[in-house]
Amino acid sequence: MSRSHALFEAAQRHIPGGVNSPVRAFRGVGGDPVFFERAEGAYAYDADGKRYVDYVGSWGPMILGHAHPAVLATVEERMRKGLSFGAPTELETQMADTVCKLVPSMEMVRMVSSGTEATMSALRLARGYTGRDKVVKFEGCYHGHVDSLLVKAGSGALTFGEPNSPGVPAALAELTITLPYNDIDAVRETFAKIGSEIACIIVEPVAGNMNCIPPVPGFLEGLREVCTEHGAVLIFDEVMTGFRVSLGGAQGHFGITPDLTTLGKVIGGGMPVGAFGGKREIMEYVSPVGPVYQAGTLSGNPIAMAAGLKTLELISEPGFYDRLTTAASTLLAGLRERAAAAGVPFTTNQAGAMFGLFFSAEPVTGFAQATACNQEHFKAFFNGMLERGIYLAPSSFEAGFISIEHGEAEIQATLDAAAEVFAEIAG
Ligand SMILES: Cc1ncc(COP(=O)(O)O)c(C=O)c1O
Ligand SMILES: N[C@H](C=O)CCC(=O)O
Repeated sequence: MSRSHALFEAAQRHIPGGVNSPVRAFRGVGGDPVFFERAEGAYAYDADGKRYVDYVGSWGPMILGHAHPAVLATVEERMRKGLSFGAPTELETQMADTVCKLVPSMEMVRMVSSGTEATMSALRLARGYTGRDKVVKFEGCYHGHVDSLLVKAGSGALTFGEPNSPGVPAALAELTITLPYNDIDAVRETFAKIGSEIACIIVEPVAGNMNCIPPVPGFLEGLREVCTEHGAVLIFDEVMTGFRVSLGGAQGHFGITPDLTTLGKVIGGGMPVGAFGGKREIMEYVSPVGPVYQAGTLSGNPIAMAAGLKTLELISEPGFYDRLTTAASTLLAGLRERAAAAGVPFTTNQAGAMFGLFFSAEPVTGFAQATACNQEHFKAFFNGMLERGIYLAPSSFEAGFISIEHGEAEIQATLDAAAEVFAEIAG
């Protein structure tokens, strides 16, 4: 019996499903989850000592690769000064200034401890600011496990066939209007009917929780126009895309200015961090300046701020995103070539340093196409790659992530493994 297997057996005694977040379970691909022991650079090492090229990167944060020496040194130095004060620190101001500089639509920002907290707070703020209750989201988008947003949700909710979670009061779910991603006509029709009741649109500007689906031209622009026209707040949930699609996030890449933005993952450099921010006029509704209550014992935690600030400093170096994006393009081109050589219908999507792998002959631009992909092929691919030391997200409804440490050797190893696995799939 492997040590990972034994650890999983033990974990299931007192942890539901043996995991602290459902996506970590391998229910979408079969088998036991791999238990990790340590990680460094592009590699993660399991409890049995096996090495994997890691394309999950803690679901996005590890853009510098694992255990970056400069980030670790900063954390070590900072933690000697105390772990948490529950009082302001200079680091929080440095973080706020840095975020507002890198993401200019954010004139003010409040730090929280997770992406879920960020979207939950942004939603409350949008409702408080507009005095309206209804919210628009898109099918297959995931914004954390916020009650109002666990409606037709992506990520684990989609993987496990539970996109509408029990426990969310019907009265709340009824206030959430879910529309098809990349369908601006559906948005315009809805606003034409009930625009004056809608507080906000929340959107993943590149969807990353039904696999990776970039916006079609005109979609984000249309959302901006509709919100402006109807006095609704446009929220870009950039928890995943922030500092990943580009240094300025998806909004910088596509040149669209939302009213509010939520951040997480990369901004914490691997520590539990989230943030929400945006227009000063809206952010001044947040307590203690305004009436919308929002708080957190560990918000702006000094260790997390130090890790995040060092990460933001390092990713701001010239050429960082060119290198990262080129590595992702090389990987995807190589995978498409090898799938074609084996005769396996396969396509990819890319947005900066996030990507999607689809067992489909057609391009994937929406939820319907993403869910129509060949699931059996995905499972076989995932397990074949895992066996060969390549760790992909254990679900066909999650994006993949590359780090600056994924160099030629790691990409070549991935392509060599993929050639073998595509050949096996082709039979
Ligand atoms: C787009 C998006 N929003 C929000 C969240 C929630 O973040 P967290 O898991 O840190 O609560 C996630 C990831 O889980 C996400 O991908
Ligand atoms: N898809 C999720 C976030 O992006 C995966 C992270 C999690 O829920 O554990």
